[in-house]
Amino acid sequence: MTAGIRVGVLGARGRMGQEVVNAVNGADDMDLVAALDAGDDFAALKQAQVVVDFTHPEAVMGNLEFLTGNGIHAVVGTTGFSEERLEKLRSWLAADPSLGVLIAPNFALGAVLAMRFAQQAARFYNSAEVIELHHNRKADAPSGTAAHTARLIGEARAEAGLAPGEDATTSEVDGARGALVDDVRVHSVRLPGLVAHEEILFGGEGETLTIRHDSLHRTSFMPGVLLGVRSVLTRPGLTVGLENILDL
Ligand SMILES: NC(=O)C1=CN([C@@H]2O[C@H](COP(=O)(O)OP(=O)(O)OC[C@H]3O[C@@H](n4cnc5c(N)ncnc54)[C@H](OP(=O)(O)O)[C@@H]3O)[C@@H](O)[C@H]2O)C=CC1
Ligand SMILES: O=C(O)C1=N[C@H](C(=O)O)C[C@H](O)C1
Repeated sequence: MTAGIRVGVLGARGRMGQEVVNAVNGADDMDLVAALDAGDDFAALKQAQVVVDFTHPEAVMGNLEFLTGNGIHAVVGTTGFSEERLEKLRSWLAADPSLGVLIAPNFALGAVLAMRFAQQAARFYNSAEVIELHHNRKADAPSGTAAHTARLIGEARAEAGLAPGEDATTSEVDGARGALVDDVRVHSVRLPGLVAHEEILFGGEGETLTIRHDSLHRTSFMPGVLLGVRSVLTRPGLTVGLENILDL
């Protein structure tokens, strides 16, 4: 029998971390070698070939500094990545050209497809808004997925030479029109009972287009996470977005 991929999990006691531990334990080609959370000794991670990080935007860069500094590949679901953070990560990776890090704003297949569909639709509509809906234990707003979606729409609009659509609002209660991300309005809803949901709305002459994705359970993220673990070993450098691995 061949040995499985040695996998560590950071954030193992969290909502996502617990699912990842179960998924890795259920995968025939993986061996869980460390399941750690805040305050644990990271020494056990050194046995891992790949570490999966679902922790906190404030913790993830410290974790990645440790992992890249110790020659450990990483699959990262934690949110909070600015261009500045990605640049820093690229500089750490440059020191070891064999090492791979995959960061995915969303590991659910449907969410990745929804983002791609939105990117395709964006050049046909000046007006687009994003509504993301999540459970009320979520630390960050807007969601990483919504921010990434807005960025993709902004880029597609710019490539097509489109300006953001008209908006006659002149009087506004602070926040009523959402946050502006890359010139796209993003609205965040937080309610118990929700998991992770996103609607991308486009408006044109006499019509609207709505693209919606719902993660109804955190198991929805697991096929993408396991695919990431299998892929990152042979993808040196930084990969941002599961769409690159799914070849969309
Ligand atoms: N990309 C994707 O597909 C998805 C991404 N996410 C993202 O994943 C992240 C985690 O989400 P979720 O699981 O709901 O959050 P949770 O708060 O449930 O879990 C995070 C866990 O990480 C722990 N933690 C914090 N800092 C560290 C550290 N330095 N090292 C190890 N563990 C640490 C926390 O401990 P403590 O509570 O003690 O601080 C907690 O147990 C968020 O950024 C979320 O947006 C979530 C779902 C899908
Ligand atoms: O915190 C969550 O739950 C989620 N976080 C990610 C995000 O911010 O986009 C992915 C998914 O939406 C669930």
